[in-house]
Amino acid sequence: MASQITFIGAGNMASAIFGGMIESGYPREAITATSPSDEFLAPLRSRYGIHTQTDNRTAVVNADVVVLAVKPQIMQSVCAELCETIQARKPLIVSVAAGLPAETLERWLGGDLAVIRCMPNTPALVGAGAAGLFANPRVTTDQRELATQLMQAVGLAEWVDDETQLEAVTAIAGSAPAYFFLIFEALEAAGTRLGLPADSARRLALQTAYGAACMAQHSDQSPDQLKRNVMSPGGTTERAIQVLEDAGLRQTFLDATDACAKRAREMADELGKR
Ligand SMILES: NC(=O)C1=CN([C@@H]2O[C@H](COP(=O)(O)OP(=O)(O)OC[C@H]3O[C@@H](n4cnc5c(N)ncnc54)[C@H](O)[C@@H]3O)[C@@H](O)[C@H]2O)C=CC1
Ligand SMILES: O=C(O)[C@@H]1CCC=N1
Repeated sequence: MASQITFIGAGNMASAIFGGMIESGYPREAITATSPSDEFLAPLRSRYGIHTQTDNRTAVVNADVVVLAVKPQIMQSVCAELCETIQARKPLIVSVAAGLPAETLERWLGGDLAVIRCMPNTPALVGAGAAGLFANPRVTTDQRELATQLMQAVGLAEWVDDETQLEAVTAIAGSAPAYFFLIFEALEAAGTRLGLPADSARRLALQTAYGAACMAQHSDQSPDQLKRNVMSPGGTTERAIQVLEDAGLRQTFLDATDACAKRAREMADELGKR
């Protein structure tokens, strides 16, 4: 029988994961999601056919896995609310919250719990997620396997041995879809500025991004070689790449990902000391 999974918080990240799980065949009747407002939950019930609950405690009573998917800033009060019920059953805890250390979550929930910290991303919704996972020492091999299966149902799952490596995962996977969406916006605007209708520019830019990602994934050649294959000497691409290099695009990505990882550490410091 499928494990009963309860998502505490049913926002962007939770719905991307359970939406992707259902899409890949996970039984919807084994999934429960919570939110304080039933107005918010009603469309999720009709769209996904999952169970919903406005009461977090009731929602975890029979759960084998509890996925904590609320904002990091309210996690402590949510844990305080759940602590007693969680301690009565001791389900596997999976947190997707940015920054929050496993040890802090375990402490907020009363201790002696198997906790997996997961840093997923929203393309999970279309089965193309990329997630990093870290297990505390209480997580059993079976629980690790279960978490791997759940996350692989919605994309790539990579385990890390050192919890601080999740900061890097946040920088290049958790937050990174937004970087690409920014690039799509910029390419659409560029196409429009150069004379294409906006809808056509968007289709061309998105298909090109999709094609480049598919090609890089299936090719034996490095991204650098694939890039060179597009750059005819003295041609158009060479000019464009030169402008991007001269503008310091590589360094900008290093700075942006440093800022992202730094913010994850700050959040751990701010929230973990409570
Ligand atoms: N959005 C993203 O791309 C990613 C988000 N995350 C993490 O996922 C977590 C959730 O983020 P999002 O889904 O983006 O936020 P969101 O705001 O879309 O979802 C949070 C949900 O929590 C619900 N909520 C608020 N108070 C609650 C309570 N007391 N009990 C139960 N539910 C409550 C809200 O109704 C909302 O639906 C955060 O901790 C974030 O760090 C991690 C990776 C990627
Ligand atoms: O921006 C955030 O804090 C969350 C975590 C990773 C993606 N979104």
